[in-house]
Order: sequence, then C-alpha cells, then structure tokens
Amino acid sequence: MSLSAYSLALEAYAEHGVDTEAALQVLARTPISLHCWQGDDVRGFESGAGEPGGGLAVTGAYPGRARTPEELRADLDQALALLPGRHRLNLHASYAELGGAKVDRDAYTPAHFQGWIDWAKARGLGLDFNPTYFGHPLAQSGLTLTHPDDAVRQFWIAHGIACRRIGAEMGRQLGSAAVTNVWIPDGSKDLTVDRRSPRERLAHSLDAIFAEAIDPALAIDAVESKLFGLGSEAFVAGSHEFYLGYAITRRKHVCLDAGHFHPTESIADKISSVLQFVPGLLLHVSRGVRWDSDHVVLLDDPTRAIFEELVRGDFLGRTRVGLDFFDASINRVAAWVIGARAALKALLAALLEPIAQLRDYEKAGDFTSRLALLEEARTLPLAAVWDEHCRRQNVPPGLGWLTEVQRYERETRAHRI
Ligand SMILES: C[C@H](O)[C@H](O)[C@@H](O)C(=O)CO
Ligand SMILES: [Mn+2]
Repeated sequence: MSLSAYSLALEAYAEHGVDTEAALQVLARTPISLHCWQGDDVRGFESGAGEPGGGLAVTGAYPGRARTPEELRADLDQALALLPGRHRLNLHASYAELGGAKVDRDAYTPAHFQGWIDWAKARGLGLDFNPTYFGHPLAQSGLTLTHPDDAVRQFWIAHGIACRRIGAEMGRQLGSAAVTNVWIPDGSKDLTVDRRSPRERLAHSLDAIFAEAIDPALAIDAVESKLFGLGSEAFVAGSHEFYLGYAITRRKHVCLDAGHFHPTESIADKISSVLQFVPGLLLHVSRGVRWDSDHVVLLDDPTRAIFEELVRGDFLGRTRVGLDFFDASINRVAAWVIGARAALKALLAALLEPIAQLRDYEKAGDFTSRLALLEEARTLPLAAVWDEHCRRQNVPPGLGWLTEVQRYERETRAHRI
C-alpha cells in the first residue's frame, strides 16, 4: 500500500478524533514475548527430550522442527526479522544447554542459559523464563509441586528456586526484568475425593519457591492457572481461583492464558477485575478451539477484546504480553509470525479505537451511537496503518513476509532431514 493510503487512513481516523501517529508510537515500543516452544514442538534440548507430556500434546508433522539451540535461534531470528518492533523471547527451562553435563533440573544455573542470554543481548532482546514441570521422569505421574511424596515435591521446589535465580540473572544481564512464570500440570484424570490436600501442598510449595526475595527490577513472578488438561480432566490443582487468591495474598503477577478457561469465557473481561488486586498481569495470548487451548493466534474477536481492554483501561504498563500456542501442522516460523503479527495488529486496532467519542456517547447515555460507532470502527482502514508501521520498521507489509519464510524454509529444510 502506498503512502497515500496511509494519508487517507490518517484522515479517516482523525475524523473520529484518533491520532494514528500516537498509536504507532505506542505500538512500536510494546514488546511481545515470543514463546520458544513453538519452534520445536515443546521438546527442549535436555537429554532424552521428546513428547512434552504434562497434558500438552502437539499435533502435526510439518517438516523442519528445530532440533538444536542453534537451529531454534536461527528460526527465531527469521521470525523476529519479520515482526515490526523489538520483542522478547520466552524460554522454558527445558531449553537448557547442558553441554553433555549430567545435571538435573533442580541444579540448573544461569550458566546453562548463557548461550540464550548472549544471543538475546546481541539483539537487544529481553528474556522471560519458565520452570518446566513436565517432560521429566519425576513428572510422569502428572504430579509435581502437589506430589504427596516429599522427596519428589522437594525436587520440584528446588527447580522453581533455581529458575527464579536464572530469571533474575537474565534480567540483570539484559537490563530488563524477566517474568518467571510457574505453570504446573498437576491434577486428576478422574473423580478425586481430596481436593484440599493437593492445594495445600501447592500453596506450601509455592511459598518455599518464592521465599527468597528477588529484586523486581530483575525478575517478576507469575502464576498460571488452567481449567483442565489432557489427563487432568476432572481436577486441576492450580485453578484460576487458587492462583488468584495466591497472587493477591503474595503480591504476584497472575498469568491469564486465553485458552485456559471455559470456551465462552473471555480473559478480556478479567483484566480490569484482576488488576484491581494484583500488581500486574502476564498474558498468554492463544486461541482455544474446542478442547485445545493452543491454536495460532489470529486477529479474531477474543484477541481484539484482550487488547481493547488493555488500552481502554490504560493497563499496558502493568501487563506483559506473551504468546502461547504450538502447531506442528504448518511451517513453525510462519506460526510465530502469523500469531505475533495478529497480536500486534489487535493492539494497533485497540490503539486506533475512537475511544474519546465512544466514552462521550457512553457518558451521555447514548448507547445507540456508541454501538453504531463501535461497529463503524471495525471497518476503518486498519490495514493501511499497519502496513505503514511495517514499512517504517523495515519489515514486509501485507503478506510480503510469507515469501521470506518460504525462502528460509527452502534453504533450511535440506539440512533438517
Ligand atoms: C509450555 C507452556 O509453559 C505451557 O503452554 C503453559 O503456559 C500452558 O499454557 C499449559 O497449558
Ligand atoms: Mn500458557
């Protein structure tokens, strides 16, 4: 699209009192944390790495999965080159680079992630981090921080403690606080008659993990709930109510994953409630489809609603935005690019909302005009502003990125068979 398309768009938005230049400035400085696990089907690089387990299932057999840290970093470089703005990488502990050393997750140190830190530093990226409570012999029962066996539980507590220290070191070296997000799969496939004990153990385990004070300028703690998973259909210890209460009482960030609630429940509506009571939010932007919580993000209504709430409530400053999906049925680099660009477009759409006019109508009780303008705003020329943003940020506008991904695929695929 030409510059004149942007000029026309600028005028169209200005007619509704919207400053497209101001919107582009906010968009340019808002990072999205790209999840490393889309690139290798949530396998990681520890010895014996394979299917993730923990109720996470990756379907599809598209060729080209990254098999080494070098391949994954190259794939991420390719994806990041097609995203406007400067972003972050969200890493799981299972992506440790152990160099053949026999060290288990309870003893991981920042040294095992120095390759990632150096890579991020060279690119001016921030890192976020996650302890990995799945894909490990001691997680085969599906229980970790709630495990009734004290020794197993202590192992996973030690892992959590190690990961918070690693997150803090990432934050220190990169000059940007890393969010360290705890998600555990613990639950029960079928009816359980004791929900109290596992939740009491989970609260105690988390308290032990968080006992060490860490400077929030280096690392931020978040806890992530889930409604159910494969193998935990009847009960999940870390439910929304559990973590909301935990985060409020312990001053932690709550992670809201868009795929972790009932299908008709929207996380957008939770944002202004949860932020009344917790210091901040981590979002896992995802797209649930029936029982799967992890399809590639699109510019659909639920995604738009999330970003509308962040902008309308002036919550961007208290929210970290990450992606969380895994699809092995399409090109994995394209999956990152489609999902991240969709999230950024949703943010742009929210920033371009004629909010002053809408608020005036609402205050005046003129709900007819409010609804009419909300509908009208959906077809204002968002694409022309988006394309202009891509051009200014030196990334392909429109579908131009796809040719790049296809070229990269041709060049790399030959080496990954
Ligand atoms: C791999 C991630 O930690 C995982 O997707 C988690 O965030 C989640 O959402 C589990 O369903
Ligand atoms: Mn998630």
